[in-house]
Amino acid sequence: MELFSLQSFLLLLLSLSFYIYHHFFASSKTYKHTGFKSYLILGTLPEFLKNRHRFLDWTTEILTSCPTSTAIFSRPVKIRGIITANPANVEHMLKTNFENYPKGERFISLIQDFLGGGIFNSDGELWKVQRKTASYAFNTKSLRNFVMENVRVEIESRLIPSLDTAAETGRRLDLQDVLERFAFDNVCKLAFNVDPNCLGSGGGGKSESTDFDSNPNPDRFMQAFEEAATLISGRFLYAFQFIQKIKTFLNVGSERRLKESISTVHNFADKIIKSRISNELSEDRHDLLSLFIGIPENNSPDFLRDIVISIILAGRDTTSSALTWFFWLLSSRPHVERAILKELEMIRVRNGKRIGDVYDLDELRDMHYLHAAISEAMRLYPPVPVDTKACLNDDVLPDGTAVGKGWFVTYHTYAMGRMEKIWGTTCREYLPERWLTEDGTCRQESAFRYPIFHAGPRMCLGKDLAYIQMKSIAASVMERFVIDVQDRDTCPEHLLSLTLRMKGGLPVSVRRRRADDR
Ligand code: HEM
Repeated sequence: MELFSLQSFLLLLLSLSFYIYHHFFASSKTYKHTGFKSYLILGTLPEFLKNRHRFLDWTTEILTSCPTSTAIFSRPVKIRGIITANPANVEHMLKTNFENYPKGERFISLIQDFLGGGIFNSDGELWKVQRKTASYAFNTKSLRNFVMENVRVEIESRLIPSLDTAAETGRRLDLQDVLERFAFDNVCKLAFNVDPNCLGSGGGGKSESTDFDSNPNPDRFMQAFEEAATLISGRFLYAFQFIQKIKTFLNVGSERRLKESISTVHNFADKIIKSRISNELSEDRHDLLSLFIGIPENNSPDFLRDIVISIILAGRDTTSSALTWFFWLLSSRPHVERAILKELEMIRVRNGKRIGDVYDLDELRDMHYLHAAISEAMRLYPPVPVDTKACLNDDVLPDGTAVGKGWFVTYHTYAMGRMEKIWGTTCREYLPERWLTEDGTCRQESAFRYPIFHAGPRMCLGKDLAYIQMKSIAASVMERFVIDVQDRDTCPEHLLSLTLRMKGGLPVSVRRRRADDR
């Protein structure tokens, strides 16, 4: 409580000094440099405080008005950086001069207590060794088949039955929550072959071999994970980092809750890892933990825990975020919905399938329009809307912007999706057709113009698996159900955690699709 008062007091003091300075000394000295309004001493802080609740749209407006789509951002006490939506700069930082733009100490230290040195939160050798093993694992056919099978089981045994029940009872659903539960179950299976059954009815999920029964509430792990991810991302929005440090030191407020949720997550993961290390040898497994345990230099329990948690974080809210925005966009665009249904029908007729039969990998690959519709949804609502690196040594970006040693450099995927320079005058419209070539196949876009999955050596490892999951879910849901979004014409508010979520979820009602709906 006292800390909140301290923070409020400091903010008040700051606002007051800002007001006095601005009113009496600075009105003629307030200057605009490459986008953000900046003030002597306070830098961009006053503007940041005024706009941080609409951070993405505010920064998009600024970047749109900058000649090279790059802006300088400064806050007091040494924080200074660049935000860019310029593809040439993105290529430079993610590929050409990759070594100069690591995650950096500030980023790593802020989330270290949750992720340790896992792949998502490491640089240099520590990252390389994990990347090498994980790249190999993500590219094996057995992992792909394992994911296909898990997705099929989860769709048939949980997703469809829960939508069926909602259709029958007329109960409203939060579609975002349903999709998040699906993704969480799925990524836990992939990461360590544990099934938390967050989507299943009545709870009580069981894994085939781990001691999950000792956890009395199957939702607890997911809730703790959720809370840890949200609170830890809040650390990036402190106006003054020392306030967070004091709260951590005193173990109060959000920092106390964070510590508790991290401890729940870690205990859970540790238990599984320990039991797996002792039982592993005799079993034929395809999950990522098994692959890592098999490599002698990688198998200390803490190291394994960090990897598993990083992968759960990376794969957890990303596909659900993409699909939630996709279903919202579709709700007011019946022509796109019809085009997807037509494509599914063509595939079924060609392959002698019926509605409800599972689509295999080749059939998923043939869904070009659906692929385009999902990619287009992520262009406007990227699951990871901004991504930040640190600059190791002074540098000059391709657009001529000078970057200093120690500055942060953020590429702004959300703004890039709204740039006329990249996508033309229709940049703000939802048009899956922009992805299609003349023969109807979905084209690839340069990862530097469309860095949804990152680019260069650190590119997302789960991209193919993500499309398998998203297309399987979209196809099976759409051909069986009509999703009625409660408020389809109002753009939902963003909730910015590590991923782009909808504030308050996506309330929908569901009904079974009839022949005349197709
Ligand atoms: C629509 C879905 C997804 C999107 C948009 C996405 C996006 C991204 C982005 C932007 C990064 C770079 C983050 C950074 O380093 O700052 C990343 C990294 C990563 N992603 Fe994904 N991701 C998705 C799904 C998945 C899935 C399902 C998995 C697997 C479980 C996964 C695994 C990873 C891993 C392991 C990394 C770390 C790569 C590295 O640092 O070398 N992702 N992803």
